[in-house]
Amino acid sequence: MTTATAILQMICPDKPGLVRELSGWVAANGGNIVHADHHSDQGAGLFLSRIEWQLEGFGLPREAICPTASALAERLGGQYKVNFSDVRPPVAIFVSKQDHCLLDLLWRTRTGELPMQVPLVISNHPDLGALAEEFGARFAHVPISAANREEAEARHLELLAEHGIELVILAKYMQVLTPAFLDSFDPPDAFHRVINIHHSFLPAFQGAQPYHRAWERGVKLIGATGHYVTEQLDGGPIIAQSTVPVGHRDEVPDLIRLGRDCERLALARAVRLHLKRQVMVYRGRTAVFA
Ligand SMILES: Nc1nc2c(c(=O)[nH]1)N[C@@H](CN(C=O)c1ccc(C(=O)N[C@@H](CCC(=O)O)C(=O)O)cc1)CN2
Repeated sequence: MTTATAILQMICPDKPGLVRELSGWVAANGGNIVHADHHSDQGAGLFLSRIEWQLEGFGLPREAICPTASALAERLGGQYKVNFSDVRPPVAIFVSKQDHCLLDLLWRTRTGELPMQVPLVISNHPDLGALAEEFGARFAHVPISAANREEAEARHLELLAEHGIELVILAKYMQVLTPAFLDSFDPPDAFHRVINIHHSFLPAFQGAQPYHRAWERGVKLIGATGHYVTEQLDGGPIIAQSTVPVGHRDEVPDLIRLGRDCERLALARAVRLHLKRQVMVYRGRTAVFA
């Protein structure tokens, strides 16, 4: 039976002795480190660190860990996040009409494979309400168009605040989130809070109808990309990708069918890596400490 752990993610200017400094901070408080991953980006002069230690026997109570880590981050001039392995954060799933990613995420949550809770599903169509409620989630139908985008996103933010949502997953949500929404829910820093599944092996086939264009191009591999969401459409830091071979006998419907499998896998993998605190963003890209 694994015991609960704490996870410290730190990103700061690189300098000698940071590994000793960070692991020393855990050891000084009696912590038994179970995982330690680091990466130095020479070009950016940045140091990224993920340290995980057992809470059992640790000298600081949970509520003291964040303030103490904050002081350490300040001293290093860095950004940090502290999370606990036994906490399942509340997550909202946004969806339009396609159900394959929503159903997959709700099922993986029910089986415990994804350590999260899904109290809220938001959609710009009513179609998937019954499915969401079957899994115990509140379903909010918020129609959206160019005419009411600001009002609709204000309603989104109200619902997210009401449920204390810590992560938004766009599981085939076919509306572009505005900079205002992202600035409000996911202000730009090293720790992102919105994940999207894109229906192609980025950077190939950005935009609409990727499978038709892939068929026309005659590609031999198609795929899907789980990425953090930024203002730049399809341009956010990539977390996970999945591909599948295709052949000349595969028509567009076959590519769409095979693509759905890739979308489910890439999104579930991206969400799991995020929830395990194994992803850090720097320079528009990710370090994945899997
Ligand atoms: N700020 C961002 N918002 C969203 C992103 C993103 O990368 N940044 N990804 C999309 C998902 N997506 C591709 O993966 C995507 C969805 C929708 C569109 C689009 O052009 N939508 C049209 C409306 C289409 C419709 O009504 O069916 C639009 O918004 O005007 C492009 C890409 C999710 N949001």
